[in-house]
Formats: sequence, C-alpha cells, structure tokens
Amino acid sequence: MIKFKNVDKIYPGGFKALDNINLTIDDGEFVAIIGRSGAGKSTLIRTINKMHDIQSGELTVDGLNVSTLKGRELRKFRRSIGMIFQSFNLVERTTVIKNVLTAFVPDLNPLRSFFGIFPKEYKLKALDALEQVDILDKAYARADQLSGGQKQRVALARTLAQNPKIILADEPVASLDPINAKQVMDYFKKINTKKNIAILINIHHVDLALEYATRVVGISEGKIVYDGPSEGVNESVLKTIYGEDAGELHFNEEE
Ligand SMILES: Nc1ncnc2c1ncn2[C@@H]1O[C@H](COP(=O)(O)OP(=O)(O)OP(=O)(O)O)[C@@H](O)[C@H]1O
Repeated sequence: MIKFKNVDKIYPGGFKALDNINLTIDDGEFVAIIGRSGAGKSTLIRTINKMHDIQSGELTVDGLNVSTLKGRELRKFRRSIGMIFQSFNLVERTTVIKNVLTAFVPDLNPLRSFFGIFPKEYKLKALDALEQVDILDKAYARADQLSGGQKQRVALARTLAQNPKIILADEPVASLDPINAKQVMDYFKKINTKKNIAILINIHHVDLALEYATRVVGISEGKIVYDGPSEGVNESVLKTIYGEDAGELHFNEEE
C-alpha cells in the first residue's frame, strides 16, 4: 500500500510541485494519473521510489517511511518498485536478454557483475520475463533493432525480472503510435491482473487512461482535483483537471 499524507514537494528555488497530497493506493490497483503538462504527475510518481525527496508530510510504502530510507535499505526498497520511462532506458548496443539481465546486477558479486557473467538461473528468469510480454523471439536481437513498442516491452520484461510489487510508469506510451501504445497498455493490464502488481501510470492520453485504469487521479497545479473510478470521469471532471481547454479532448460521455 502506498500512502501519501499531507505531502508537499518543493523544488530547489521554491516551486511547490506537490501541494498537500493525500492519496492511498492499495495493492493490485491500476491507477492513471492525468493532468496538464507541468501539473506534477512525474513529480508525484517519482517521490514514491525516492527519485525525488518530499519536504513535508509523510509517504509510506507498505508501512516503510520512504523519506528515511538510505543506502542498502533504499536500494532494496527500489528493487521492489519497477520503473518504466517514456524513453525505455535500454542499453541500445547490446542484446535484449542482456538488458533484462541487468535487473539481477545487484544480486551478483562484483567480479561476475564486472564481466557480465550471469548464472543460468538468472538467464532462465530473464527469458521467462521476455515470454510474459511475448518477445522471447527477440532475446538475442540488439535492442537498437527493435521498434519503440518492442523496446517498451523489453523494459517491462526487465522490470518484471525484478519481481516488483508496484510498477511506476512515467508516460510509457507517449512516444508510440496508437497501435503500439494500445499493445503496451494491454501488457500493463495483463501484468496487473495476472500478477496483482499495482500499476501507477502517468499518461497524457485520456482515452487510454479511462480504458485501462480502474481509478483515475487528476492533478492540477500540484493538487489532486479528482480521485475516483474511471467511469466517474465526465466532461465536468475533465474541465476541473484540464481547465476550459478540456473541450478539445472530444470527450464523449456516451462512449
Ligand atoms: N528539478 C526541478 N526543479 C524545479 N522545478 C521543477 C523540477 N522538475 C519539475 N519542476 C517543475 O515542477 C512542476 C511539475 O513538473 P512535473 O514534471 O511533475 O509535471 P508533469 O505533470 O509530469 O508534466 P509533463 O506532463 O509535462 O511531464 C513543473 O512546473 C516543473 O517545471
């Protein structure tokens, strides 16, 4: 369970990017975070694995106070939380399987890690993760030979290899065409339902957010202005989140 209690995030320079956030996310939920550019979506997601520190309030994950974590404890904590980025963050000039195997680097002794020697058990786990996102046939292809959608599936496999309880995804489909975007979203859904992994996804595509997430959190100027089921997101909610420009989203209540 992720719990924000009166959380503020203030960037150096004094900009308040999160303003009194109160939010509880249970195990296995699929939550989309939506809002205008600069609303604070990335900041919110990145406080959860302490990529960003908070300034006040309390943020806990399964009872652990995130602010107090450091060193080995923080590294262990981060391994239980997968992170997916818009830009995939793969090592392009190496194979797909080696990219997935990087998930196990923290488990290796330094010598094995230096030479990139992975025990068979880890290779089998990496292949299994690739199979879960149906990309096993590309295991020995170089990452730079894959399409954007395939790269994001490899990134998902690498995250799955970590055996996370939570996956944070920061605009994971923003650079994909609509077909690949839907395909990647299908894998998020599959992982969420089959493995009961909580998914928190920042997304600009409102249609995809409503189709895939069961819960939507709308952010505006660092504040939560909507938190409820996807079905509850109507035109007036979109106006609250996006302002009057929401009309341009062509939201259709009858869909
Ligand atoms: N390192 C930083 N230093 C100062 N201000 C920052 C920093 N990172 C983000 N901000 C500001 O905090 C606010 C929230 O940024 P954030 O990236 O969380 O927004 P976002 O909703 O994810 O936007 P986008 O959809 O464009 O990615 C923005 O006004 C941004 O300019």
